[in-house]
Amino acid sequence: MSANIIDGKAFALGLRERIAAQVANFVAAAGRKPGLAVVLVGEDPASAVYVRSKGKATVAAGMASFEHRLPADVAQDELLALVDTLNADPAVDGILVQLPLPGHLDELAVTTRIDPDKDVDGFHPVNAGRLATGLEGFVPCTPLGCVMLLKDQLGDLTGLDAVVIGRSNIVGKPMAQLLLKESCTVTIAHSRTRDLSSVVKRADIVVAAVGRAEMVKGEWIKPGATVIDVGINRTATGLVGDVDFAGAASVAGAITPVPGGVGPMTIAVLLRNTLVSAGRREGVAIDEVAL
Ligand SMILES: NC(=O)C1=CN([C@@H]2O[C@H](COP(=O)(O)OP(=O)(O)OC[C@H]3O[C@@H](n4cnc5c(N)ncnc54)[C@H](OP(=O)(O)O)[C@@H]3O)[C@@H](O)[C@H]2O)C=CC1
Ligand SMILES: Nc1nc(=O)c2c([nH]1)NC[C@@H]1CN(c3ccc(C(=O)N[C@@H](CCC(=O)O)C(=O)O)cc3)C=[N+]21
Ligand SMILES: [Mg+2]
Repeated sequence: MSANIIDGKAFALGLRERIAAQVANFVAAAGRKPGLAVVLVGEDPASAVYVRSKGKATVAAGMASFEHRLPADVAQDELLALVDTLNADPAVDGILVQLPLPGHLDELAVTTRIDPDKDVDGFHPVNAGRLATGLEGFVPCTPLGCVMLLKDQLGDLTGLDAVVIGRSNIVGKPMAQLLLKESCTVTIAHSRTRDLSSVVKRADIVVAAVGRAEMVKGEWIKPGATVIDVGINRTATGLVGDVDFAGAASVAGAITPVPGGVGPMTIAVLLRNTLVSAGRREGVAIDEVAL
């Protein structure tokens, strides 16, 4: 058996085209562009690459991109003051503070300072609570992108056994919430899980969000299962995911590659959330079903 390779890059490009079409409608109705502000603290090269590609994708979709670069030793108060300014700026519909932040800065304090209605990352506790209780809000981009790929691949997810490996607030936990919303039977595994391979073996859907290169082995995968690899690990041989791709691809029904799988979806969903935010803030209808 050889798995279908899920082309997240192609899916993300299609999504970005559909977003761009609705951005044009928004501009005609509201008389301004949706705006995304991205804040980068320090000079971490990987973060700088992400921020640059987010800015390019934002402009390509017809939106306004506001980039703010602060020195690595910026004071917490100064960063919070910038967030306050962006919260108050009517041209800004979405605010993203690139994580991780340098160690002297309090990530929770910064995340919590962002207006929940401009929190296009979906990291604010208010948005986590909205997701958990079924209220409208913003859903973290990476898990939402994973669900889009899963539904495109499998259709209705009802009743499927899903295992999420990882329980972070930005990937694992919201991923589990979204799969629950799709009526999957959800198991969340983590570093204290006993016999991880047996837990994974019963899953129709495996989402790996661990941050350990090629940790999930092909022998753990149930034949025909769908495997979503969120991991981004830089190794001597290049970029690899959390799943042993060659091993898993020989038993899975479908699998996302790294690169070219989940990563491009994260950026496309960020643009989606920014457009949705702009529509809510201006009272302009966005056709979310068509996105
Ligand atoms: N493609 C994309 O767009 C994105 C990719 N990523 C990537 O996804 C990965 C996960 O990111 P993130 O959630 O932020 O990472 P975190 O480090 O915040 O969380 C990792 C999770 O994996 C669990 N874990 C660690 N070791 C093991 C193990 N041996 N067995 C089982 N579980 C384990 C941890 O468990 P415990 O809680 O017990 O410590 C934790 O819950 C990273 O590679 C990151 O780079 C992240 C965001 C976006
Ligand atoms: N506030 C905040 N929001 C985030 O969403 C956020 C963040 N901080 N910090 C870092 C993580 C990571 N992340 C990725 C985005 C795109 C790719 C991506 O496009 N990856 C390409 C490859 C890129 C490459 O070659 O390095 C791919 O997988 O094909 C990966 C990872 C967003 N994150
Ligand atoms: Mg983290």
